[in-house]
Order: sequence, then structure tokens, then C-alpha cells
Amino acid sequence: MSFDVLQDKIRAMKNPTVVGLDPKPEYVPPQMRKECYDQYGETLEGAAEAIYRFNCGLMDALCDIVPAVKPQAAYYERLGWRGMEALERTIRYAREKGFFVIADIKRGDIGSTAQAYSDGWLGKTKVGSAERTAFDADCVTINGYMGSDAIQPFIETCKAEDKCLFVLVKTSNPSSGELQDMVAGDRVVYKVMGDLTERLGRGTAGRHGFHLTGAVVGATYPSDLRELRRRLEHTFFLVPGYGAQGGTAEDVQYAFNKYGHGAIVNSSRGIMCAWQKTGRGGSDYQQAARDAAVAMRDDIKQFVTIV
Ligand SMILES: O=C(O)c1cc(=O)[nH]c(=O)n1[C@@H]1O[C@H](COP(=O)(O)O)[C@@H](O)[C@H]1O
Repeated sequence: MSFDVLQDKIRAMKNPTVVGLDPKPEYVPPQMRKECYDQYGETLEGAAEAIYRFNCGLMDALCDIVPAVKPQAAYYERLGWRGMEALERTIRYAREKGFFVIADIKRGDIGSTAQAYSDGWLGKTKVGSAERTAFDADCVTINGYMGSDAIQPFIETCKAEDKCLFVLVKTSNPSSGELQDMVAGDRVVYKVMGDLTERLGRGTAGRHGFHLTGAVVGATYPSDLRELRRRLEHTFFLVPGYGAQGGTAEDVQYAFNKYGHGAIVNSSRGIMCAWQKTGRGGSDYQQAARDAAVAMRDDIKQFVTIV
């Protein structure tokens, strides 16, 4: 079961963090960007090649210390098909480097369409008499606020392919409370979503006790994080919002169980853009990313011990 694979990687590296690959062309160090624009012009193709090379350089620098990467699809979609090709190549490279790959797609739609998404991102697509693999991520993020029939096709694909997913439960953004904190009947909406996520995963627990249905819970609401950890014993958490959005190591400690298991904390800009703070014009982007990843790991280690 796929969260077993992720938990094992986290334990082996003693590092419960994931690096978000959310590259804007302007995050790519100037020299690398120039090489791509010289070759392809200032075009979508040039930008897609630049972000792909940047991703590969980051992954080369991080693969022995960080267990997972999380490319966010929007940063690739904005470059059209060339961006999507860069994303597919990024996922392939990540897998070659041994990373657990979380495709951050946040999709949600009626059952038949959800099935198409899960075929493309996690499973296989039927082409004539053949079945072809498209993106082949290990895990995706999905928006389950359309209800369980929008989630179920992903669950079936995960069961068939030994993969897993994260359902948005309590998101990190400033407005997340507008709807997610509302009281419906006698329950808070995000807790209803958390309970649904845990319930839908029943019967899929792996060696470490986690269902294949995980939950996204933002670092920016630590008391909700603590409450959800107590409530959802079998649910693995993806915790975005550390660093650039203000979440701290002290905040994210509540995502973990007493063994220091059951959660992975994301940082995207904090790692990708670390070179912008060293004053060396980007020539040190790999070392800067590595230093930032080590600092994040050690920061969290002050509060969380992984058994
Ligand atoms: O699903 C997510 O990853 C996600 C959920 C959420 O509630 N908040 C959130 O920030 N994210 C994603 O996590 C990443 C955060 O990026 P940084 O703020 O740069 O670390 C982005 O890819 C967001 O799309």
C-alpha cells in the first residue's frame, strides 16, 4: 500500500518533508533561463524547457535527503501542452531518482469524469486494445467537496494500482474558513470531510495503519491540525503552508502521531527560491535548495521524533 512506501522512505531519511515543484520561469536561475531562451526563444517551449531543467537540477540536489516531490499542475498547465509535457517528464525523472511523487492536481468532478482523471494521473488509459500509462504519479490531491462519488473512482484506481490520494479537508489559505469552518447541523464542515475521508478508506490500511485515503490539512491552522490528528487515526496528512505561508515547525508537530508518523510537510517556494536570498545570482541554486531542505528537516526535528 502506497502510504507504506512513503512512510518507509520518510523513516529511512528521517525527514517528513516534501518539496513542492511549483516553478514559475522567473524562479529559474538567470543563466539557465537564458540558455533555454537562446535555444528556443522567449516562448512557451523555452519556458517549459527551463522549468524542466530547473526541476531536474533541484531533484539531483535533493534526492538523497528528501523523500518526495509534489509538482503542482497549475504551473505546467499555464504553459499549455509544452508545460504538461514538462510535467510528465518531471514525474518520470522524479521516479528515476527514487522520489515518491504526489501530483498536486486538486481535481474533483462527477464519477465518470473523476474516473478519467484517475486513469490519467494514477492508472491506465484504454487505447484500442491496449492500456497506456500517462502521468503515473504515486499519489494525487483531489477536491472531494462534490461528495463521495467524485472520490470513489480515485479510490478504485488506487486499490488496483497500489497508489494513494489526499483529499482536501482543511486548506491552508486565508479564506478556507468561509465554507470549511461552517457548522452544518451540529458538525463543522471540515470535520465532516475528514470523517468522510477516513470512512471511505476503511479496509485499506497498510502496514503502518494508514488508509489509502489521506487528507490535506494546512499548517496555518494548528489547532485544527491537532483536532484532526486525534480524530482521524488512520488518515495520513499532507501539510502545506510551512514557510512561505507562515506555518512553523511548532505548528506542524500536531500533524504527527506519537510515533512521529502519519504526515508529510510541504514547502515549495521556500526551497525552489532559496537561491534568491544568497546573493550569488543563482549559480548556487542547488546548494541553496539543499541547505533550505536540511534546515526545514532539522527545524521539524526539534518537535517531532520519528520512531
Ligand atoms: O494541496 C496542496 O498541496 C495545498 C493545499 C492547501 O491547502 N494549501 C496549499 O498551499 N497547497 C499547495 O501547497 C503548495 C504551497 O506552496 P508554498 O506556499 O510555496 O510552500 C502549493 O503547491 C499549493 O498549491
